[in-house]
Amino acid sequence: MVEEKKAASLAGKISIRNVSKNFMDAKSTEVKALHNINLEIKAGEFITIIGPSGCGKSTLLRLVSGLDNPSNGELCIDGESITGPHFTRGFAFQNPTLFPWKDVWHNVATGLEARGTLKEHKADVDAYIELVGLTKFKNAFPRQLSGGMAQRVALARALVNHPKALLLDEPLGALDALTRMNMQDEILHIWNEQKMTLLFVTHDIDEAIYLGDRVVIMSVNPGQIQRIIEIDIPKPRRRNDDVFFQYKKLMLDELGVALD
Ligand SMILES: Nc1ncnc2c1ncn2[C@@H]1O[C@H](COP(=O)(O)OP(=O)(O)OP(=O)(O)O)[C@@H](O)[C@H]1O
Repeated sequence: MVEEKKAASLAGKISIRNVSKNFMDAKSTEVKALHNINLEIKAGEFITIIGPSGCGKSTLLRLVSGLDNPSNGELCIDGESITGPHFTRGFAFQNPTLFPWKDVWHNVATGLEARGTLKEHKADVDAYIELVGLTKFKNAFPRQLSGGMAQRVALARALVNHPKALLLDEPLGALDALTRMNMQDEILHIWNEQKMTLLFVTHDIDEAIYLGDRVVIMSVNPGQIQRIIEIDIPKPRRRNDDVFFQYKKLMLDELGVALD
């Protein structure tokens, strides 16, 4: 278990205003990956994002991370415009880019090393590697890891910096069901302890309801926000509560999935 920390990071308030993002596809046709997105995220809020493939979920996270810029509109954290990546916005994306020449331990330690604070945080590196279940692999290189393991390295690498905002793009997608549920609880635990703002993309309706204070449902062509549902169930939640099922039905309706 990761050593308990008293709100090492102050959560960030994120503002997404009139944001659009266009891409050119292979035939030079414009793709409206995101169209006029407006979202105010409170400091310390846990937002889950769900929607069909191609509705712009990853694009939205990349814009918040600062790895990419919007075509229109503005993204801010605590009132400051997001113009590039910063370690206070940690992310773990679907296809994590790990340094191939570094082992797991040194990949996780990258941010601390870059800021010259590794010496006093070595134990944190070990703790987060343990948290994501990779202690036995801490000396392994990225080429020796499965996709799911690489995702977990990326998660540990983001967490070790105690970010103000944590951006997770289907971080648990490659895990088996039991490990996934345990990791959901660990993520809730970390969120509770560190009080960061969390944006979490998932394809799993149960996961979206179990974790999110609000669930943002997106639609495709163009990618936009279809509906935002506040999940009014105190945490920790029970996956088999009636009220949980009611939210699930609401979301299935919204996503156009018929129940028999
Ligand atoms: N770098 C890029 N160049 C061109 N098109 C892109 C680029 N990145 C994303 N797109 C397009 O933008 C749209 C949104 O993509 P994005 O990956 O954000 O969707 P998503 O909701 O995360 O999908 P998935 O659930 O399948 O991961 C898609 O049509 C995609 O093809």
